[in-house]
Amino acid sequence: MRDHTAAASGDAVIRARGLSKVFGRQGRRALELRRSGRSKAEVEKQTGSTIGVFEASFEVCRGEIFVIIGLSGSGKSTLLRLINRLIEPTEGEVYVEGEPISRMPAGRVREIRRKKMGMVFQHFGLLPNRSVLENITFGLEIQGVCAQERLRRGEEALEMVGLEGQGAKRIGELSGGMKQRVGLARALATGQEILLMDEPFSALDPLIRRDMQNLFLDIQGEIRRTVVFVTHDLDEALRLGHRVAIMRDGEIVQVGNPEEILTSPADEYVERFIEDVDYAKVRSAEAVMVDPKEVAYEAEGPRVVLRRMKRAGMSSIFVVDAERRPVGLCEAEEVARLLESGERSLSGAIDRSVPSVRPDTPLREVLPLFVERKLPVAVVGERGRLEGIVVRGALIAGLTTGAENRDDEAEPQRADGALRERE
Ligand SMILES: Nc1ncnc2c1ncn2[C@@H]1O[C@H](COP(=O)(O)OP(=O)(O)OP(=O)(O)O)[C@@H](O)[C@H]1O
Repeated sequence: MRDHTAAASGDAVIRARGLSKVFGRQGRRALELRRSGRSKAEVEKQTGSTIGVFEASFEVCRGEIFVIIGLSGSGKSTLLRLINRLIEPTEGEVYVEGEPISRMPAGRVREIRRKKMGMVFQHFGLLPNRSVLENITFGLEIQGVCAQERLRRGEEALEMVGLEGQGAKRIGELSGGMKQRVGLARALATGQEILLMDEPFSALDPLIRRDMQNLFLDIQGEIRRTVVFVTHDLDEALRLGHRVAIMRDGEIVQVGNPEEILTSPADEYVERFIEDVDYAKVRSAEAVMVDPKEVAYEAEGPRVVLRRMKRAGMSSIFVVDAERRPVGLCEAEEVARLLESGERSLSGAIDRSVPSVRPDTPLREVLPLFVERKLPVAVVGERGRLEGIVVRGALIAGLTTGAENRDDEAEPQRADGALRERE
């Protein structure tokens, strides 16, 4: 059995162990045959039963966006529905915050769905005759939250999705993109810790879809829900996912963060899957690099550097020499430690192993530099001077839909100013 729990770190909110689902009468036999090496298609032929999910083991950590991706019929939706037991497993367990949901009485499962685990579908299931606000607070009504509190939380959620003041509108008056915002607001207002999202943005046209992804990342950056997100779109998976699980014929074949999947695909299937990531769209480091907000000079002392970092809200800073050639990187914590110990020089806090690339270095070669470390990479130009930095979020965006991304930046109104990339 493949176990994909090893890569997860932190507090596991959802834990799946050996989770299988067979549709049809011969569940156990189908699983036995599959275990003995028959393919999903062979098992189906022999038993008339379909393996939806086969022996999935994984963990989802608190605050993580865990994306499930795979071709049509690979088992994504089934896996998602096994998590909140909309589908009963044939075998295996799902634990939600340590509780085995697969063994709970139905009443407790319903309570968990209401209070802890929301689900967001492609068609958000809005009620057309109710107002925007009524739709948003519908979940709270079911939870038995009082009217005043519903209003407060509803207004708060409206503001989060950029629809403040529009609560009284009817759903029928809204455009497709706005409806999706309302759907998102509803999921947020209920305050459930876990969100299960099944292709929520798939029906949107590409530009609105991108806006929604940005908005979602922005909101998630603030509220840090635990999200399991199903998509069949690789760009979306790489952009949104802290980790991505790739499914084939009901099995999870790889779980990893986007750079791991792009640089070390587990097998030929994953390799084929990621072939479409268009490395040619944005070719080089130059295209995705940004100006470092601030730099520190090697000769400066910890006090001055720390103050600068705090002012700019930076957790690490590039250190350069008098000619502006990169020397390394300092973490705020390290600088603070030096300051406390009375050190006058920054030297002891500088990590000198930070890689640098040229502006024309292909992104394909920049990507592996992020696999071991998540720190930004220096881009050096003429005479070795620091010209810019590449941060991980911009790199992934550049690899996927980079060209489009840059257009967006030229027209911020189209993205509603919600263009921050996840780092
Ligand atoms: N209710 C059902 N009865 C019988 N077979 C089913 C049922 N639901 C799903 N399956 C089968 O289980 C497998 C996994 O289906 P699932 O819908 O989970 O895949 P998916 O990856 O979500 O596909 P899509 O992207 O098309 O939604 C498929 O072979 C599908 O035909």
